[in-house]
Amino acid sequence: MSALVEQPVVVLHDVRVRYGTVTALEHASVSLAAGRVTGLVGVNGSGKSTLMKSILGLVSPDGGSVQVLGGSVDAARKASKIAYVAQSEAIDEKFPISVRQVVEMGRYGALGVTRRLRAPDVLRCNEAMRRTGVLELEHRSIGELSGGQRKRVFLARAIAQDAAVMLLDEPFSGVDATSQAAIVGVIRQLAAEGVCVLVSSHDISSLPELCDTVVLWYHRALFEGPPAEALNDHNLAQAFAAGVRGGASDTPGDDGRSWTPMGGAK
Ligand SMILES: Nc1ncnc2c1ncn2[C@@H]1O[C@H](COP(=O)(O)OP(=O)(O)OP(=O)(O)O)[C@@H](O)[C@H]1O
Repeated sequence: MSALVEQPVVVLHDVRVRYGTVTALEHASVSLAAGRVTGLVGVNGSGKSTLMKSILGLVSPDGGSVQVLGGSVDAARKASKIAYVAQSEAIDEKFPISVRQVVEMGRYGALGVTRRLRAPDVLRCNEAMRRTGVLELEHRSIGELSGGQRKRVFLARAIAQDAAVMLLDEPFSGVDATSQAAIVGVIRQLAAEGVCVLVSSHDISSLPELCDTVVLWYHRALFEGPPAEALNDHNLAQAFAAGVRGGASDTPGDDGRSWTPMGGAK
């Protein structure tokens, strides 16, 4: 897998997304590499989910470009190359769908016209459930599971998809310490296998162990670096202050140290 490591798989250049008069992304440029876990940290409303939706093709940028695997988002999505675990997923608790059936949905993009799962698809689903620790729940209805168990089921569905890019929006919300440790382990394994992973999280304490790189975000990348550097008090204070002010500082911090936000493309 080492040949894959460091190759940019997702490249955003000068992306702008607005919802009416609300700016979600502005001058957003970022590159995500194969075999790396990138953490995304920013205040509420800073555009983290919108960034993921741009990569998924769920929102169309008003400006700039998004490339996945050297081609269009559309092409990558049609080839099932992008997997997504949403912050929360609406579930009809009365609809009796089993854990296995949810995970099998991850294989739909790979199925032929018969839409029948073949032996390799079943094996792939079994493996995904085993890795996330939900194999023993396979016959349970998704509606009767706890929040943490559901998160692991949706992660299993994403793993079953066998995607090159995995986007995880707040994977640790509502998850206990044991599930969190299991999820961190699985994500690290995926990166070791060459998957390009982007994780947004408000739980900063989980990021040093999980991430190779952390991006501080407020409508665009303000700072990018190794977790220990990105998440030091100085950088975090600057990034969160940017959220309060509505923009990035380009002046020295209160403690006299300079802080240079990353420039968006002009
Ligand atoms: N469908 C939408 N219609 C209108 N405005 C939206 C829509 N989706 C997001 N926004 C706005 O765009 C901005 C960015 O939202 P986004 O959900 O991307 O932020 P976020 O960083 O993921 O937030 P959080 O940490 O709260 O999940 C916010 O001001 C939000 O209110």
